[in-house]
Amino acid sequence: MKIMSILPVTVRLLGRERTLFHNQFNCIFAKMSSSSGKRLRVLVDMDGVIADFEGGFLKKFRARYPNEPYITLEDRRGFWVSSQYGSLRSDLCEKAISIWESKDFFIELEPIPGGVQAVKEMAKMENTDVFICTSPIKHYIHCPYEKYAWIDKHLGFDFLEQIILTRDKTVVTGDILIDDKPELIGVEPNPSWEHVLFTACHNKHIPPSFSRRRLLSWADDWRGLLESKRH
Ligand SMILES: Cc1cn([C@H]2C[C@H](OP(=O)(O)O)[C@@H](CO)O2)c(=O)[nH]c1=O
Ligand SMILES: [Mg+2]
Repeated sequence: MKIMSILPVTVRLLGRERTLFHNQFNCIFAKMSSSSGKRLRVLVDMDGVIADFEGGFLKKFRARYPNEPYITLEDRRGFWVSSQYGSLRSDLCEKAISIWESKDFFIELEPIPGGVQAVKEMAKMENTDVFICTSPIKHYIHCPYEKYAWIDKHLGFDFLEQIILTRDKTVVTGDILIDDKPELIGVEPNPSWEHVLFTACHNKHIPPSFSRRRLLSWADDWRGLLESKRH
């Protein structure tokens, strides 16, 4: 229910009659419905979930350093690309970093199959709020701008309202966070969301765990996952 009228509304709140203008009413109503668990808040990570960071990295690394060794996506292990390249040969760590610090790296990432469609669909579901919750790299000259530009390009201008840029996802509240990073740590020891691990080349070897669910891809049952959080 949303009140669009500019007329004030009289409601009984905490035993007292109050006159509220429509924006105050809508604000209180939104809070009531979220605390009663009616609306589902879904946080969707960007790189590795809807934007193909790993594929984009490998393509550009091979193009810029054609004579250097590289790690196939099949052989990727561990979240940080630069760590695995650094263990291959120490100078490759910096060369790897030079790729995602370059202009156009983030905007040119290909969408992960099914991701954009799934996000658009879940955003249209009743009682569902979807946010893109993504961490920018600290080399900030291109990345934050390009993340916004990517969302505009693939999800549309209105979706810019739904972006949460943060280096610490534990302080963001939500019911579910779909993210490819195995360890999400920050200042909040008990985040409100359930972390559902999105399968990526770097985490596919992590053994299954009873305490953490996975989404294998966007062809997996993400609708069922959302439904399971509504009860
Ligand atoms: C350095 C690095 C960054 N990233 C992504 C994760 C973050 O985006 P996201 O939160 O959208 O997944 C962003 C900054 O670290 O870049 C990787 O996925 N692998 C890496 O090795
Ligand atoms: Mg990610």
